[in-house]
Amino acid sequence: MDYLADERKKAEFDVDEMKIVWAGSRHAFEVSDRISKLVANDPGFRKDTRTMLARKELFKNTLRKAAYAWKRIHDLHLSEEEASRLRFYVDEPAYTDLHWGMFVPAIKGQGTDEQQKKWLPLAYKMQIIGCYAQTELGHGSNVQGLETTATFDPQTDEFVIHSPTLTSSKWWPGGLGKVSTHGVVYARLIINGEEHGIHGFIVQLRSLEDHLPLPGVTVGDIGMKFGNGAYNTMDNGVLRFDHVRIPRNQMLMRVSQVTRDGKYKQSDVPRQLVYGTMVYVRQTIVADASCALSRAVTIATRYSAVRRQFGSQNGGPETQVIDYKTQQNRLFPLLASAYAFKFVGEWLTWLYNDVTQRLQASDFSTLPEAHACTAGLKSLTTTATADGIEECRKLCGGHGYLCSSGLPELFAVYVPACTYEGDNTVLLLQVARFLMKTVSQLGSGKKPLGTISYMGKIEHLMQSRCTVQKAEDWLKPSQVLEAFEARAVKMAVSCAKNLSKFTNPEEGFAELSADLVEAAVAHCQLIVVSKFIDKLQQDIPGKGVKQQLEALCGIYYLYLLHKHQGDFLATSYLTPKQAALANDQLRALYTKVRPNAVALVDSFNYTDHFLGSILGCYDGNVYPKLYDAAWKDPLNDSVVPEGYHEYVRPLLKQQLHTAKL
Ligand SMILES: CCCCCCCCCCCCCCCCCCCCCCCCC/C=C/C(=O)SCCNC(=O)CCNC(=O)[C@H](O)C(C)(C)COP(=O)(O)OP(=O)(O)OC[C@H]1O[C@@H](n2cnc3c(N)ncnc32)[C@H](O)[C@@H]1OP(=O)(O)O
Ligand SMILES: Cc1cc2nc3c(=O)[nH]c(=O)nc-3n(C[C@H](O)[C@H](O)[C@H](O)COP(=O)(O)OP(=O)(O)OC[C@H]3O[C@@H](n4cnc5c(N)ncnc54)[C@H](O)[C@@H]3O)c2cc1C
Repeated sequence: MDYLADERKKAEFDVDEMKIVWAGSRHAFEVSDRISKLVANDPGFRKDTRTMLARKELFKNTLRKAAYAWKRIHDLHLSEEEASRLRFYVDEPAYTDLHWGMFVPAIKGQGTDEQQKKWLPLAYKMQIIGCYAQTELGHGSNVQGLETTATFDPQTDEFVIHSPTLTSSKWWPGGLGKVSTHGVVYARLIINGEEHGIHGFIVQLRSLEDHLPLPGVTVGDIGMKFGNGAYNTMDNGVLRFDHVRIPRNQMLMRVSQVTRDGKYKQSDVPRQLVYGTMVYVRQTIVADASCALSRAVTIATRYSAVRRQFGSQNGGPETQVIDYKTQQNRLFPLLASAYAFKFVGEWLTWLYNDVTQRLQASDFSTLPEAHACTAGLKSLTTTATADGIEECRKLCGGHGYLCSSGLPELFAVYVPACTYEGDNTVLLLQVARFLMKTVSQLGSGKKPLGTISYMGKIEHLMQSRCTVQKAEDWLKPSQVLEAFEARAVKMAVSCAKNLSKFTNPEEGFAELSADLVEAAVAHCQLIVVSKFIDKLQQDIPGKGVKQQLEALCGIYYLYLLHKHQGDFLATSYLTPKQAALANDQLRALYTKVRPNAVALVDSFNYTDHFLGSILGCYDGNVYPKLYDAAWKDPLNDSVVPEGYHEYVRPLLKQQLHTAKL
């Protein structure tokens, strides 16, 4: 029985067409749909007991699943696209993520043609397994502060990789702890006593015969992490080198080279390309944020339609909690954000591919913008997604706290995204630097392009005032864009003015960093809003689909406007009356979206297996499932728990004795 059938009947749009918009294309939808069912129907990919397993058992199970996944990929002759969807629906972090997601891209991006020819075929067949070993115990954010050394020995034509201090121990790399045979290791290059900065080196860590660490290598897992199951399926590792020797040709030499006679040569490509793998992964993290958020929102929306509290009239049913305006005000902006992040993710993938093609043609002009966009959007989307998952847990009341809701594990597995691939605050400070540089160059005649082109309208934006007179005026895209542009430009200019009061710019930057982070957030929010609006300019087929997306877009920007009212009012672009009208329009859009809410989350097309949540199950039959699941908990295997006779019974006896006294 479908307990959400009435909700589904209320939908005012074509759900099948929305599924295609969400997937990106009809082809992408068909692949995703087929692979998600393949995974859901395969007992080899079960995950329902994951949060109850002890670490060793959990980890071994992940090794089994990864090997099984690899076998299925081969047996079924899956394409790269299909394999990547399979990884997504298997839904378990594993060493393979770092192998495919960072080790291979690092060699592709930073290796010479010759190096790629040697290493990539081995990596593609998984005859070697790699990790990305950059972060150390003492330094993560400050990459230039890494301490591991790679000293060139001209006698033997080798590099000597060494960990000179405890804090230089590599710490965190995923896959390193127990599985990787190789790593791209980042170290300070030293030639003839002279330092040449951080470079990547391919280093073999374990024997390909018996998996033992090679001489001079000390390696292990760093221990349990936050949450049950969650990221504990990953072997994040610690690694030390004691004068480990590797041939000279294992330094990744696309960006710079060391010759046989020990000369250091820089190519004409910018040195920042050494950071290229991080830019690539930040872009994939943005594309993934909408998936994690949409998953949590699916659970909270379906459950909010099932759950009833208060409001019964004449013995009739109580009110569905989704009908409370407070619930809508917490839930619908998250639903809208999931769609917003999907579209900005698609755009960022386009930007990344564009910059990659330009780099191949030696055009480095868009690299700073690509860095700022990937860094800023990674920060914005992961912060909002992690906060959003936790909000969805609260939206589900007490039941959201049960592991069987799927939300605790989803949160635990997602939240490190705010830290890895660059701490979110550190990344926003990179965006702020880019903004300050842009503002300082405005007078030079250099035209700002791409996502900062709005800075070219600075004179107009500094003086313009909002023209909204009635709530519906807030539905005009041009009006909204101008509001977000004016806010972003004014916040950036205000920071720049304050910075100019400092004689030492670095001191000023440090002192004003909290304001700079806010200006960076305003800029990134403008990007997300503008990409959502751009998406709506496209031809979007399907009955009512575009109208729903327009409503969600409105909710996204009006919610931001309401939440950051202070910014908009402080920059005098808006009057308090206009801000209040924005809020009226926001409430009207909630009413519009309400009958479509369940269908809008159905459009994500998630299987019950993938959701892993009783509260979010498709048929909404929540209570019997929760009740049955409780009895399956190992604690209920026996009526009297283990430990009762040892620890509880004596207490009870003691109480009897005390009572007698
Ligand atoms: C069980 C199931 C298994 C299923 C199995 C299936 C198997 C088969 C599947 C087959 C195929 C499937 C494919 C699947 C793929 C999976 C995908 C998974 C994705 C990956 C998962 C992600 C997991 C994440 C793990 C985490 C990894 C990490 O965290 S790695 C470490 C990251 N570290 C950081 O991010 C550090 C942050 N710090 C920095 O980036 C920098 O130090 C800094 C930017 C903060 C400062 O740098 P620096 O001091 O050097 O710079 P300055 O501030 O001085 O700036 C100098 C100038 O350089 C500019 N700049 C800085 N950075 C960059 C840059 N990156 N690019 C360009 N420019 C840059 C800066 O702006 C300055 O410019 P100006 O001089 O001002 O102009
Ligand atoms: C689950 C997980 C997986 C990971 N996988 C890998 C991996 O595969 N390979 C790898 O190499 N690394 C990996 N990492 C490491 C990760 O990249 C780093 O933890 C991350 O870059 C943050 O660096 P940090 O730990 O040094 O934080 P820190 O920089 O020490 O941050 C601590 C605090 O200081 C603040 N801070 C730091 N610098 C500044 C500044 N300049 N201005 C203002 N505030 C500042 C931060 O905002 C933060 O609040 C992983 C980490 C995690 C959690």
